[in-house]
Amino acid sequence: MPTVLIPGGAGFIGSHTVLALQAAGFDTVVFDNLSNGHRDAVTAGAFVKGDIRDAAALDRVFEEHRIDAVIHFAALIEAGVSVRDPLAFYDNNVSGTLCLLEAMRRHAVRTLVFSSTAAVYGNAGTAAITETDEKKPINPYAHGKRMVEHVLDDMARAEGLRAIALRYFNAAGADPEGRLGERHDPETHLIPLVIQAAMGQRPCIKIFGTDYDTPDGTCIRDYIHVSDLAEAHVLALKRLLSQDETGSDTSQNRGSFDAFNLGNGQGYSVRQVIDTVRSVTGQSFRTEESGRRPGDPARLVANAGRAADILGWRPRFNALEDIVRHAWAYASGRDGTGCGNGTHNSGAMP
Ligand SMILES: NC(=O)c1ccc[n+]([C@@H]2O[C@H](COP(=O)([O-])OP(=O)(O)OC[C@H]3O[C@@H](n4cnc5c(N)ncnc54)[C@H](O)[C@@H]3O)[C@@H](O)[C@H]2O)c1
Ligand SMILES: O=c1ccn([C@@H]2O[C@H](COP(=O)(O)OP(=O)(O)O[C@H]3O[C@H](CO)[C@@H](O)[C@H](O)[C@H]3O)[C@@H](O)[C@H]2O)c(=O)[nH]1
Repeated sequence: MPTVLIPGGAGFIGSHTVLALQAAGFDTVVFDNLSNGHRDAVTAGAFVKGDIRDAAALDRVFEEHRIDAVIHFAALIEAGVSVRDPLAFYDNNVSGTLCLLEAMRRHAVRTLVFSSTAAVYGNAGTAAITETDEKKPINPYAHGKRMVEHVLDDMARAEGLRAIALRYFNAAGADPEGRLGERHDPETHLIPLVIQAAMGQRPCIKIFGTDYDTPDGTCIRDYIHVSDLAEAHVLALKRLLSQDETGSDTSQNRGSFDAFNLGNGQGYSVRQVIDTVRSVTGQSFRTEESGRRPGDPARLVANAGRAADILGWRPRFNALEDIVRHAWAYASGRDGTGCGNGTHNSGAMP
């Protein structure tokens, strides 16, 4: 089976994707500087500690492993932080990706799946977002992701790169079998933070902005289960590899660039997420209304019809309750309190 290099594979989405790739029979090599990931989250395949901005380290990986394709997750991820420190984000996420692309070129690897984001659309309207909608990023993190999409598109035309950008909406949840979950430190994502409040690990949950132009005044997001995202990567990779084999769409030397939204098509406000965590966990905790967080669009909800039609992607865990239940089971299991067990028995979830 093909061998896949996975920069950022020790992180949240990358580590779940390693599980999905292994289950689909791929060999995997995770390459991660562990700035925000965990060595023990890489549960299978090879692991190499390294930074995508280090060309020599990348060369060693490409020389030591026969890499057929790359799935690239490595990035700084907090949009709010990118507003305060844009250079760090452009350096890590844009320069780092250019360094990776140069290494791929040196080693004649031309198949890439790239982690993009719903944030490239900026302040979208109220309709579900399609891939052709206008891209107007409103923070440096999203600008950087969009820049990389342009680079991939240009390289596809110029030199035969075959790339797919997956624009995830809000990744959440945890492996249904409890093997992996979300472990950012510091944690900034809403669902794990609300769960920490439910576990009594933080005094309250802050609601960032109650004056948005949304029905309850708080931001709306489309939360997508991390295992469903992982599956989409396997499908995207298979599509690119089958194009490679057949030379379909184009002549052998020409490349392709495509982008797919990955979300459930269902928007939940910050207050609705908090209510869901309360009902799933049965725990009570305080909320505190606070000012807007810089760089936050009001509403991001996906139309993921293209991923369904072209990749054959069918999310399995599209109920917010399931996403929260898996995240709760994982977090309470790690905490050792087992306080998630009242609502969830360990083992596979529906
Ligand atoms: N979590 C989300 O909701 C979300 C939504 C849209 C897009 N994304 C994108 O998906 C990808 C993965 O996100 P995640 O939530 O798993 O984040 P994460 O922080 O858990 O994982 C990112 C991984 O990349 C590694 N990394 C960062 N910079 C690196 C570098 N220079 N060299 C090598 N490794 C490096 C980190 O150590 C970490 O393990 C990112 O590209 C992110 O921008 C995430
Ligand atoms: O303590 C908190 C944390 C978050 N929020 C709000 O909750 C919503 C979701 O925030 P968060 O979970 O941090 O995710 P996003 O900022 O929407 O960003 C995620 O989703 C984007 C795609 O939609 C990705 O690009 C980013 O990498 C990923 O971090 C936002 O309105 C936040 O303002 C709060 O009100 N209180």
